[in-house]
Amino acid sequence: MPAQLLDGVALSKKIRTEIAARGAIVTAKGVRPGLAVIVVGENPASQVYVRNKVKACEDVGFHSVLERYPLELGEEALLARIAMLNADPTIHGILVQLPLPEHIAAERVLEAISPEKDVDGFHVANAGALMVGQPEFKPCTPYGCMKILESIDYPIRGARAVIVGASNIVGKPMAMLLLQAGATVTICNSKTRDLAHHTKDADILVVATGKPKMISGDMVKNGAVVIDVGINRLPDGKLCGDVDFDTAKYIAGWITPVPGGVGPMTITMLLMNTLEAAEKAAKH
Ligand SMILES: Nc1nc(=O)c2c([nH]1)NC[C@@H]1CN(c3ccc(C(=O)N[C@@H](CCC(=O)O)C(=O)O)cc3)C=[N+]21
Repeated sequence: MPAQLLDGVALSKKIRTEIAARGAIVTAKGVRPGLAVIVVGENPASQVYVRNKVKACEDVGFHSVLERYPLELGEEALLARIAMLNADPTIHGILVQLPLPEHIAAERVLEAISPEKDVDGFHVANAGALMVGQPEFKPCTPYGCMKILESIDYPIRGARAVIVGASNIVGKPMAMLLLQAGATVTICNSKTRDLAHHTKDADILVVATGKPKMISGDMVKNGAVVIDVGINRLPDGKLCGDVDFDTAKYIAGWITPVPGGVGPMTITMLLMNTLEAAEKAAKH
């Protein structure tokens, strides 16, 4: 029997309805949630994603500003712009789209965002807070993956979770969230020996490597939850994940599709973090 599909679009729709309702309440108190999205350069994928983020804001009634800068923008100019947004009371969340051009030090930029407005959860202060179990903002993609697990009431406590990919923005925070939920967590990376040995042991398998279809069905445990964070564009223009969906779907118990799985949930949790930033601002 093929796996049950974990529909990120349907789940997003449900959560975004709640976000819109809470957004209306805080707006009525005089604080309309506001997100600023900055993108530097012309990376076509980035342009699509940032437009999706702005559109998502409009759909839930949030204020948003999209700032597009040429590739040549200097680091100092970007830092100055962030300082302005940090001080802007109409903006509760600031997102600087990654990757940034090579002449800009991404770490410096991420650390310049006020941690209270760091709705990506990428600031070291937020990464550290997550590690000690007091997250201000959970990074949107891992947060969305946790919501997916919650949606099927999956018993995370005691489960074996394996994450393939150890990035600061997905793999590592995902490990922290699963660990806090009581899973036994293994993080694999590009040097891991006998990767399949690990992945086949996983009740929960999260894949975030950026390598198209690298996890095939024979690397998946029977009945596992497979969460595919990858979004790769193939030469024919189609999108695919880091999991080979067509073979994994016959082995997994649940699986996220690409597109329509984790991607929409990432944007939904960005809206959630922006909402919560505004709710906190309204209390001050
Ligand atoms: N500071 C920062 N924060 C990010 O959150 C961030 C970033 N930089 N840089 C790039 C990645 C990528 N990312 C995606 C979010 C949603 C979809 C998404 O909604 N994807 C749709 C398909 C979209 C399409 O058709 O291309 C889906 O999976 O169904 C994709 C990619 C956020 N990122």
